[in-house]
Amino acid sequence: MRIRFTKMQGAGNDFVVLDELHGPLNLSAAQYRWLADRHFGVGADQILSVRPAPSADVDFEYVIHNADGGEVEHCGNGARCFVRHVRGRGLTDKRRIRVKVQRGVIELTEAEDGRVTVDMGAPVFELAALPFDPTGLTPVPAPRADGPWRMWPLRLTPNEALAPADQAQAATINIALVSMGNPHAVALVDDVERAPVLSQGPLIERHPAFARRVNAGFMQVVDRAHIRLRVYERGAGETLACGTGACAAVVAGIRLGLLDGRVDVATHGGRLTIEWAGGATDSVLLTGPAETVFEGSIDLPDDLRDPA
Ligand SMILES: N[C@@H](CCC[C@H](N)C(=O)O)C(=O)O
Repeated sequence: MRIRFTKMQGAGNDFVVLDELHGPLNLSAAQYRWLADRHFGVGADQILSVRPAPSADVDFEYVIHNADGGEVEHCGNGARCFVRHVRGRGLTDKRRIRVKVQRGVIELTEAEDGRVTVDMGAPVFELAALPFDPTGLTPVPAPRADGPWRMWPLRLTPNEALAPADQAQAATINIALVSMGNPHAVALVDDVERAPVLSQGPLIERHPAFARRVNAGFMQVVDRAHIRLRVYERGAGETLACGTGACAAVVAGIRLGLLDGRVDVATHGGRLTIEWAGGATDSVLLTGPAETVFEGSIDLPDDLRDPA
């Protein structure tokens, strides 16, 4: 089967965007994995499938798959790319677009300068929402934080698959937990460039306390309006930026008393701006760039199989 695609990126988090407005492609997990593969396919952190509105109160639906083929609830950088895609292709002339994703309905606005703001919905703190099983753990105060919120001391079990040098990184790490519709664990670090993202990220992602795995963020607080962030994404590994990860990190920083309500997030792929007023029903606003890289078409191999 030959399919057309658009390759996009938002702060370096990259996407293959598929147009399913005229009919479903019905791709399997193996086919999503192949499209995301940087050696044999197109290459992407996530695949976005744009679909017609399922109800009159929204303009479109889009579905998100991680590079490992799993479907996910939400994607902040993907949401901005989605807007640029539907507007760039003339699929809508609205600047404010309502779209259904697995997490619910989100609203997106494109500014004159091309940056897109996404109303990501309110963060959720119930452990069951991630889900996270706290059995046997006692929450601890965050270092240098004056807020009442607590972090969870997660014991990382060395993974025999890791090199001995990386296993030494495995220890107890304090994490804040936030669901942005998808699950995030956020650790505070002194220097994000020296943070053990590649060694501890996979251990956090697959820790047994997270039944559906988790995205692992490593946040360096620079001052009350600036952080540096790296995220080891569930189902994709470390990406150049993670939109929901930026939202979760800033929300965690605000609740811990370390950050104010508007924060610039420096990632390896660019700058994102996050705003949150701090109330239980207040939406998190995510602003950042979104660009088309190229368009193309590709033959999906016939012999791709999902594991039995
Ligand atoms: N890159 C995304 C998040 C994509 C989903 C995530 N890996 C998950 O599994 O929850 C973003 O920009 O938010």
